[in-house]
Amino acid sequence: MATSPQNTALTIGDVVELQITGIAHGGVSVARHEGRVVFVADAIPGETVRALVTDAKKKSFARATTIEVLEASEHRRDHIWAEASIERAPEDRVGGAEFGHIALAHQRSLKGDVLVDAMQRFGGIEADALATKFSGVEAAPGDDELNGLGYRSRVRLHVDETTGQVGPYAVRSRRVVDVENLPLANTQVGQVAPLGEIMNGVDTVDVVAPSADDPRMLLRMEGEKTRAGEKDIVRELVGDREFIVRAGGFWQVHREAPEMLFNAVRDAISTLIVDGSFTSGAANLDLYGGSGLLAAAMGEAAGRTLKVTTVEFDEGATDDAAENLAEYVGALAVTARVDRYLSELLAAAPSVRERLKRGTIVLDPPRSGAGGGVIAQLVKLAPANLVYVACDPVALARDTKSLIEAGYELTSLRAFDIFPHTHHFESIAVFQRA
Ligand SMILES: C[S@@+](CC[C@H](N)C(=O)[O-])C[C@H]1O[C@@H](n2cnc3c(N)ncnc32)[C@H](O)[C@@H]1O
Repeated sequence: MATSPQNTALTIGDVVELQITGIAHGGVSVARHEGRVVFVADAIPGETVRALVTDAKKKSFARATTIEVLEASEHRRDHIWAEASIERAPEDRVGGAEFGHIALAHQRSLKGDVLVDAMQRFGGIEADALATKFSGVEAAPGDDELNGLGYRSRVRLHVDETTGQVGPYAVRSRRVVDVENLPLANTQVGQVAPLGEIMNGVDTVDVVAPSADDPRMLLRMEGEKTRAGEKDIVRELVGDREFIVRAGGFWQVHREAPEMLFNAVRDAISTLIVDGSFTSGAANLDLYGGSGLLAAAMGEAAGRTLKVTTVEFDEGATDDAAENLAEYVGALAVTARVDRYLSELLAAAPSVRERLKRGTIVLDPPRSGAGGGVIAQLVKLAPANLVYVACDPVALARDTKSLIEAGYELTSLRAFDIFPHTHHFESIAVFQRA
């Protein structure tokens, strides 16, 4: 098959000079080479760089990695992690800190640009409407003082199959790299992490430092199917509230993140209460509820009479949610897949459907978002309000479009920088039935 001239213009291994014009989703910047989009790692919008082409298979775009900065952005800083810096060969750079060469405040500004762009392009929201609802990505308390370092209470390390050496993966690869330290990890994690040790037969090493319990190392052996630490119950403090969670289960990694998200959901519910659009005794739901953090935030705003059901497919997390929500007599924790649970609700008696229509649904899906199927079910259930907590801005934006087309209005949008030095951040969008 003949290849177009564009297709032949770049080949893996080429080194090209690129002007970086913007930021894209996924922690890469955008440039153009003879009309073709190039996603460039380790660059900053406004820079001119020399970059090594690492992927040129697709007609519409190529990928490249910065190897030299010709004109640096004023926001460029020495990388917070020497093993991730452009001083190293691209294949030897460690992953997990892809914004570590950018000034912290500018990282937040770029994350805000990504959210606004996604909400406009995939969510169909006009720039003017967005400007009135969204005022930028908010920093976690203490991060500016600490330059966004030392925040992680959980870190996953990997073990090289042949050498047994422990470390993080290289960027976009499954190759273990040797590192001297983990600058994003908190002190306890740093003390326990077995960096550079040889651990033959082990597959992954999770280092977990709960806020109200001893740090620990969870080993998953090669070929083992069960998750390490799924029965190990640890205590976490959120403000003055104690939660129990599985050491190997889901919990936000930034020391401030559980409290920030708890407060943001509590405040969103308080606003709905002031508006008169939240009903405490309706069929309220906390979907993808984990150990019940966000249902408890609903309870903090609505009080002891709150009725809420958390839905989560991890049985251990559901057990913990039941315990964490014990003060709410109207709280129920259900182990189920969200789509299956919603199918049952759609088949429920009219009185139950009516209570759901008056209800508020908090949802906090994994990175892929709720997705078309679950959103279609939610639209059929037609709750009064949805509080959508999202770790992927594009997935949020796609689901936003479906909700708006179904008659919901986006009434508030906030975002939180709970993953400094990476491209990740968390958003909370509130939708109300028009
Ligand atoms: C992003 S976490 C949120 C947990 C909780 N809201 C919190 O803040 O701690 C997503 C949760 O959804 C669960 N989950 C993922 N897919 C699911 C599904 N299809 N049905 C039910 N639970 C699911 C995961 O086990 C995880 O606990």
